Amino acid sequence: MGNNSQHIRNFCIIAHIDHGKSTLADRFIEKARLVSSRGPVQSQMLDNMDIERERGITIKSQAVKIPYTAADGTEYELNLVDTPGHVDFSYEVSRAISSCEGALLLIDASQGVEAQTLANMYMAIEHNLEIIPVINKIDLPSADIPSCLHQIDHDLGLDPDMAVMVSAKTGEGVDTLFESIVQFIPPPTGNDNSPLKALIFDSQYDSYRGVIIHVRIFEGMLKEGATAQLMHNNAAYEIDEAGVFQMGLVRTGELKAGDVGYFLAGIKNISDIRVGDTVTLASNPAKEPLAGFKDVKPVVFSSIYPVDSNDYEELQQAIDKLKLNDASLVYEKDSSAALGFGFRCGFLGLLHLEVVQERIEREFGLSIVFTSPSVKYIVTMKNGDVLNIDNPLDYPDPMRVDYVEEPFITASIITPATFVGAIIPLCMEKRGVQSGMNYLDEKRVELVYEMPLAEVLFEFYDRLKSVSRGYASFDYQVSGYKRTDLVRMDILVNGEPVDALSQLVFRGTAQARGRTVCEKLSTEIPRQMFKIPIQAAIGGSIIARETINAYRKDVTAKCYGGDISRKRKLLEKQKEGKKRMKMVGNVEIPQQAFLAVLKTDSKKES
Ligand SMILES: Nc1nc2c(ncn2[C@@H]2O[C@H](COP(=O)(O)OP(=O)(O)OP(=O)(O)O)[C@@H](O)[C@H]2O)c(=O)[nH]1
Repeated sequence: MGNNSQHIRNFCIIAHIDHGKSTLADRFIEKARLVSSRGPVQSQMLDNMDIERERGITIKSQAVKIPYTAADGTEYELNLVDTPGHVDFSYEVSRAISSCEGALLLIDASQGVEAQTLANMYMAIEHNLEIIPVINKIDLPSADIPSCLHQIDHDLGLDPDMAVMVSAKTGEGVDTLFESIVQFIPPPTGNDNSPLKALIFDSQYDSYRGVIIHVRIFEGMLKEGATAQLMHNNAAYEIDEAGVFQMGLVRTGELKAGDVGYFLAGIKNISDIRVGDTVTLASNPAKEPLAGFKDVKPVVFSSIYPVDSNDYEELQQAIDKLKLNDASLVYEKDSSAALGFGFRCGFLGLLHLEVVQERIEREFGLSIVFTSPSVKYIVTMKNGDVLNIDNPLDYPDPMRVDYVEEPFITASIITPATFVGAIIPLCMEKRGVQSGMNYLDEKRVELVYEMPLAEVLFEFYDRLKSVSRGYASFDYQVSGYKRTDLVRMDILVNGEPVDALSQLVFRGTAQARGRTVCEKLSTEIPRQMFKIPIQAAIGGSIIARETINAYRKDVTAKCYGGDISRKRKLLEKQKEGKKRMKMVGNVEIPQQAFLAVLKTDSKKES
């Protein structure tokens, strides 16, 4: 195989979430006749994981090669790298972008430019990509093309004459888009005869084949039989197989400069591979590696415990397996008096946490409990020691703490001007300080805020969406650390502290938070034979309290004399419920209660 690199185009689609990337990718693949459009086409073929499909979001980047014959008869090879749209996964976007020469910047014709449209465009510009603006969903009655063209010119500073109008749904305009791709996106440069420089932009674990390494070849050639060398640690591996992505892996034996493809080298452990590393050949190594990626750092931490402590081993295996395909998931062993042994995990954001939770429950069938998510605080002690604390259980005695710093973000919110009046108080409540307000046009405003990351973890997205009737969009970047007044809030059930429910909170909001948690718990913990006080405390002082009254009647009493099978059913149901209970002191706390507490502060982001 092997094409002249003049006829290769490596590109990605970038967009705000839900603007139609996956749908457009489907049309591309169909148009290229790789898949017959009459066949049973599984929609959104690039989204592999079930959860992605169910939630309609793209998480892991995927690549695919599309053969295309241009209007003038020239044969091209288009490599499309799919990218996720959600802020949690913006590091995946940057991986995809660094393996391309061009990007299609997709804009929903009924929504216009949104926060992640801008953020993604800046990332593409940083990597010197050629950007083609694409207005999607032109079939919608609410499509407003003139306004999108104005935004492309005015907000994005791109040439509106270059914009291509498409409907990813009906396929309209997609032919024109193909032509624009081959016309405007430059072919890759690079010399097959130079020493190999291949950028690892992704890796995937397959239980039969080992680690599948996704590469973009910048210089030189990668061939089966040669010895690959990883430039970060000089580890050497013989290349067993090399090929391209074409609705699966298609072996080609070699990859040339400009190609996007994969190779296998009998690597069993994904942690041997570092995304962003450069692969070269041992026989003729490159002198310098390619500019790599920033290390992605987790920003949200939470502990996972099995509901049944006998499932600990299984949980460990499940997390190990997830980690194989998700290098951004970090974890270590953890233990709690209330919940036993578990794992402290670091995530890229709340959505990432939820995806991991769903995968553990769905793919491994395990019942688990997550503790309240936390950010990482920097605690400076009076004796000069500096601690990184993300787990409330590790928080030191406040008497010994000099000061604490918490992570801040620069948040950009794009909204129709009519909602500004509702959004500003929300941001202020979340301790945000406005640092900018830009009118993008007469109707739309970009608000820029400095805000504590911890506040965004708790119900911010939902509230933002609700006060703006779904119109405001949001993007953020972690900007640094600032001093804060932090306290550890403990939750006591029947006088016993439940360590898994402890949280690190800003002193000013502790009481409100404490009250919410107590209220929630009091509705989730079933009545028992005795009265149960539920309290929130900072140090020795109680800041909130609720009481669960004792139950008086036997729950089955009302079934007496009547339907025996109904009674049995009720008991069965209780037994089932028991399995999902955690004993804390002499109180049974259902798994649901832990989750409910989590949900009161951190509703779903999407
Ligand atoms: N009417 C209409 N709907 C479209 C079009 N393109 C996409 N959609 C719909 O818009 C929604 C979002 O499309 P996706 O392709 O999942 O969006 P995405 O950008 O890939 O979303 P993420 O993967 O979550 O970032 C889906 O319900 C699509 O059916 C279009 O051209 N016209």
